[in-house]
Amino acid sequence: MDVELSQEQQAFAQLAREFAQGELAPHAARWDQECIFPVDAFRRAGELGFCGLYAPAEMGGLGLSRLDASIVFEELAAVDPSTTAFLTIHNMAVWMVGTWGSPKLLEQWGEALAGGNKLASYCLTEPGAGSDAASLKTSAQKQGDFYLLNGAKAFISGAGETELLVVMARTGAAGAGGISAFAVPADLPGISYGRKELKMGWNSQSTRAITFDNVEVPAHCLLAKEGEGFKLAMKGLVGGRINIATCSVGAAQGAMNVAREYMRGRKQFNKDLTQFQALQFKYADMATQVVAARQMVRLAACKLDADSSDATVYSAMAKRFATDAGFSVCLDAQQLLGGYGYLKDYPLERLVRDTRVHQILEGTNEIMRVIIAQQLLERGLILE
Ligand SMILES: CC(C)(COP(=O)(O)OP(=O)(O)OC[C@H]1O[C@@H](n2cnc3c(N)ncnc32)[C@H](O)[C@@H]1OP(=O)(O)O)[C@@H](O)C(=O)NCCC(=O)NCCSC(=O)CCS(=O)O
Repeated sequence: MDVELSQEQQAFAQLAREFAQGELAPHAARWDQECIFPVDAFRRAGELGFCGLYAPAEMGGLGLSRLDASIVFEELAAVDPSTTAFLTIHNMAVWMVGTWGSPKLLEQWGEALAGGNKLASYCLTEPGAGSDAASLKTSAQKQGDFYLLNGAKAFISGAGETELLVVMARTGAAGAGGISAFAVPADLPGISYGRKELKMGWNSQSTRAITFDNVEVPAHCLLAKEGEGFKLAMKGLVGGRINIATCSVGAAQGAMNVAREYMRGRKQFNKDLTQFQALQFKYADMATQVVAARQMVRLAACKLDADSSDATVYSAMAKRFATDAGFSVCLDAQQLLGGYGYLKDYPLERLVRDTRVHQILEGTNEIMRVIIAQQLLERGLILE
């Protein structure tokens, strides 16, 4: 792994920084406050290729590496982790469609998804199947040239606003091997959406439950083959977890930037806050945490780019470490601003609220520990 970014990567970072300053920063607080899902911003992100960053070029994606994608997402998340996190979920779903979709499916959806003109949700979790994802009950029964989809999904980001749903459903026996994945048009008859969940953060993206009642899904919407859906879902999440970890790193860096400006301009006891050693030490620890998290995220991204057999465990480690570090750094930055950090005049309370969920979703950090421990202790994986 190169420690320095290449010129091309620096250019991507600069482009993303400009997009973040121009298109996200001026609106992020209002989108959060008014719970607005910024479809137009996603469309403009799509114009730059940000809706299909690592999607195959054949479907109109940029076909970049996970490391390159992480560099872009980090810049966006520094000002708006909630909107960026949805963008990462869309990218994950688009990559799954692009990698395992049938030619007919790609003809219908490929360019629109990669270009951001249509958005996608990832639908694995169910009311009764969260951490134990392989116990999911939503069923898809083959009937001629379509599958009859029945069941319910929960905690689906973008649901009710997105046009395509990547749905994991049971086509066979109990357990992981009986699950298949489908790309389901979100407006098919029989699909209904629950209320917009009321959340602590991530307010610029809607979260809803989805119910499927005898939905006729055309057979060409199956991704890969029957019975492979759980593995596809997990492969999607290996990258998704790196993305969520990236959003935490970006948010933490954004929080540190705000805190530094504040500390430079704020005097107490006739000194700038930057001159108090207790605060200097806190800031130094925050910076150390962010750099360590960023390096873990980039290492995991490189492992995935290299298709390394230990990518799953590095992704789990990066997600566990970076999302814990990111939340803690945002909290510390909020503390550095004293009472002002608690006000909505500054973005810190939003960054704290938005990064909290990163420790919970796309696999809780407890499940990340399960994955790490299984690989190291049961399967004897040696990390070098
Ligand atoms: C807890 C889990 C990690 C594991 O579950 P299981 O113990 O039930 O499954 P396994 O026996 O480990 O695996 C079954 C099967 O799948 C293969 N597998 C597992 N991981 C991978 C992988 N990374 N890549 C490829 N294949 C994989 C494994 O080899 C087995 O196959 P064989 O039998 O060997 O052939 C899992 O249930 C888990 O991750 N749980 C957490 C679920 C989760 O993250 N949910 C979040 C959903 S998204 C969300 O939060 C909403 C936000 S949003 O995106 O809108």
